[in-house]
Amino acid sequence: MDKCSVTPKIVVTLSSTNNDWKETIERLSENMSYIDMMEYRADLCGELAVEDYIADLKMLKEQFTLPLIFTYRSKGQGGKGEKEPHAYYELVKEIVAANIIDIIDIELLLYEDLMDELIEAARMHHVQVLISHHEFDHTPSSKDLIALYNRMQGLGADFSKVAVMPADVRDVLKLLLAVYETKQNCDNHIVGIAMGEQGKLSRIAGGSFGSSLTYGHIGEEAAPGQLHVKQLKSLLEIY
Ligand SMILES: O=C1C[C@@](O)(C(=O)O)C[C@@H](O)[C@@H]1O
Repeated sequence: MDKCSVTPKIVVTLSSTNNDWKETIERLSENMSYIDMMEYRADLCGELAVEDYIADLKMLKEQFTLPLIFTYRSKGQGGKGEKEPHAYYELVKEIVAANIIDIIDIELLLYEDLMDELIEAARMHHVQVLISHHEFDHTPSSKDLIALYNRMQGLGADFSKVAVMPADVRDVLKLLLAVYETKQNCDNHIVGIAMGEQGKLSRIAGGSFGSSLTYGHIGEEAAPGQLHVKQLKSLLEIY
């Protein structure tokens, strides 16, 4: 086994419509043995008050003791979040201070001074930092992807995540190579996701290249190409 090879943790992406969690909770309970972590996608739950997001997080954490990631994905990054950078910053800061989550997803595109403050707040509250970036228009070269990962590392990310929308399998290879090369020189978590049909390979085999997390669903895909966690688990066993 290559020294970079890891067994990726399976993260389930969660959200509710109209604050109705009943079905999601049932599905979560049924699929617990395939899941290592939960991701709460705040932007997919609607523009709620901070207290309402916190109530959801508490409910999830009380019922399922798995590590919990908070993500508010902005529109430009493939989510539904409408918040401007300062409102995004305020929300994330309050969520971190609530001492309920384990990992905070922060978008790389955030202004650098706000990013620094958020990372400091996360450290203060013992929350791990996951810096993320989504590229939908094109897949950068492996060299540029490595530079992106290095930038995230330089900012102090515990997890550095890049997701791309590949046009062909060559783009998937570019991403996997970038994950592999970055992982050669760092001990922190690197995550590489190629979305869409062509990218499914990265969700299953990414661990062999050093990718630490793979995201799946328990009902409907939250991003193009996501697999059901049960299927993910059985495919990951091959590796
Ligand atoms: O960044 C990611 C990865 C993702 O976009 C995916 O492709 O599975 C799903 C998102 O919920 C998560 O925040």
